[in-house]
Amino acid sequence: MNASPPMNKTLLQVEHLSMKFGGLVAIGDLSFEARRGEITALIGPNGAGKTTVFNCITGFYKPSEGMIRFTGESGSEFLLERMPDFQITAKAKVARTFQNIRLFSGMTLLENLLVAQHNKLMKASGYTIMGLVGLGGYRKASAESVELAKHWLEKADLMDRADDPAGDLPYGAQRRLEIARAMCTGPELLCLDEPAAGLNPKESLALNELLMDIKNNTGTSILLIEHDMSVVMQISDHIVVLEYGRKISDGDPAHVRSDPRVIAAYLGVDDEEVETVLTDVGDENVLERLDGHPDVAHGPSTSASMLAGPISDTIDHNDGERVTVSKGASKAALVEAQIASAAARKPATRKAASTKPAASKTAGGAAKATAGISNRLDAPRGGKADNLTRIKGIGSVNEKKLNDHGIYHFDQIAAWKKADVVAAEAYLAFDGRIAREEWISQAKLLAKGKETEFSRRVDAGKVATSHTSAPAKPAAGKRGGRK
Ligand SMILES: Nc1ncnc2c1ncn2[C@@H]1O[C@H](COP(=O)(O)OP(=O)(O)OP(=O)(O)O)[C@@H](O)[C@H]1O
Repeated sequence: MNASPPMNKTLLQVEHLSMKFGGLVAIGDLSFEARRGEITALIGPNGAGKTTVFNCITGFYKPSEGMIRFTGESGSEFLLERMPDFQITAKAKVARTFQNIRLFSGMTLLENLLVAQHNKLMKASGYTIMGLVGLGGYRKASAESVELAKHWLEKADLMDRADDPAGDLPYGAQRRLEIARAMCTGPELLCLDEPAAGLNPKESLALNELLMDIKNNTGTSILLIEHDMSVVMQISDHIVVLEYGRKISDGDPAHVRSDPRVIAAYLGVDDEEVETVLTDVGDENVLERLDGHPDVAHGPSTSASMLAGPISDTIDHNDGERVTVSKGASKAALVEAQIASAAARKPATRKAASTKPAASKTAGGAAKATAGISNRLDAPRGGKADNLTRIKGIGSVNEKKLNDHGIYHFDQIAAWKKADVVAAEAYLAFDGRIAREEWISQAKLLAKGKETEFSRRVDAGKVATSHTSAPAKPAAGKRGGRK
C-alpha cells in the first residue's frame, strides 16, 4: 500500500445517482465526491438513503440512474454501477462492513483474517491441489497472509485474542475485527456502515484511533456512514448530509454543523413523527406510497461476495412496513424555502417578517432564541432530569437539545409562556408543533405525577425514539415532575 497519495485527489465521483424501489425514491439525483486519503462521512436521519448509497457503490444494488466513477491509485477508472459486486471488491478494491456484524463467529480471529485473503491464496495455489499442498508460491503467499493478518490484529489491538473464537469478543472488539478483516483485502476505499453503533465511549475512542491510523498510515480512503456525531465530527475531513435521499449539505465539519438545513433535518424529524409531519404538511399530492415490493430489476444482486453474508439482511427494510415519502416532509426544504423567501424580501419588509418565529431558523437565530427561554436551569434539580421523551413530540435527540439549554423538568415546560414557546420552536426548528402537540398540557400532567396515554407507552418500552427510564411513581399529592 502507498501512504503518499497520487496527484488526482478524486477517488469516488457519484453523479446524478437515483435509486427507486417501486414508488419510493430512496435516492434522488445525488452527486458528491470522496477524495483520496480522506475520511468522508455520509450522514442523515434514519431512512435518508445512506445505506442505499453504499449498496449502490458496492454493487449490491444496481442504481436506477446515475454514474459512480472510481479512479484507482494507478489511474485506472471503473464505472462501479456497471460492475458486479465481486469485481468491485477484487478489481476496484472497494471493501465494506455492514450495519450488522458479519464475522465467522466460530472461527478464531486469525482465521477470520485469513479467510478474507482467500482470493489471493487461491490465486497463488494456481487453483490446483499441487499448488495447495506444497509448491513455493502458495507457501510464500500463505506466510505473507499470516503476517498481514497479524499486522492488522496488532493495529486493532486484538493480538492477544488471535486464537479465540470471534464470537467471544466484546461488541466493540468485533467491530474492530471487521475493519481489520476488510483491511486485509488491501482496499483503496473502505466503506464502513455505522461502525460506532452500540459502542461505549471507550470503544468509540478505540475505533476513532484505528480509523485515524488507517487514514494516516495506509493509502486507504474511508467512506463512513455514522450516526454518532462525536465520531463523525472528530475524524471526518468531509461530510455529505442526506435527507429523504437528497443532498442537503456538503462540506467540512465546521460548515455542516452550522448549516441550518442540517440542524432542521436532524432536529425536526423523529422517526415516529414522519407521519405527523406529513399530515402537518397536508399536501396529499406529494405523497408517494410504496406498494410493498422493491423494484427487482434494481434490487439486491445474488451476491458471490464472500464477505457479503446473507442477502436477506439487505432487503428487510420494507417487511410489512408502509413507506411514505414526501418532499413536503423535508425540514431542510422548509428551511431552504424560508432562506429563499427571506432573501427575496426587500430590507424594508424584512423587519415586519422577522416578528414571525419561524423566520429565525438559522444556527445564529436558534442560539439567540434559546437565550430567550426564561426558566432555564444550570443543571437538573437533585442531579436527575425528568425523562422528557415521555412527552409526545420529544424524542431523544430533542430531549438532549433541551437539556443542553437548561430544560430538564416537566414543570419547566409546564410553565412556558408564549415567548418561551416561540423561542423553543425557533431553536428546535419546529413550526407550531409545541402548541399543536400540546407539550405544555402534557408537561402539566406529568409534572403532577399523572400519566398520559403516550407516557404509558414510553414507560412500557413501546416507543422506539424514546427511552424507558420509567420514573418511580410519585407518592400521592407529591409533584412527580420535580426531583
Ligand atoms: N430493498 C429495499 N426495498 C424497499 N425499500 C428499501 C430497500 N432498501 C432501502 N429501502 C428504503 O429506502 C429508504 C432509504 O433507506 P436506507 O436504509 O438507505 O436509509 P439509511 O439512511 O441508511 O437509514 P438508517 O440510518 O436507518 O440505516 C428507506 O425508506 C428504506 O425503507
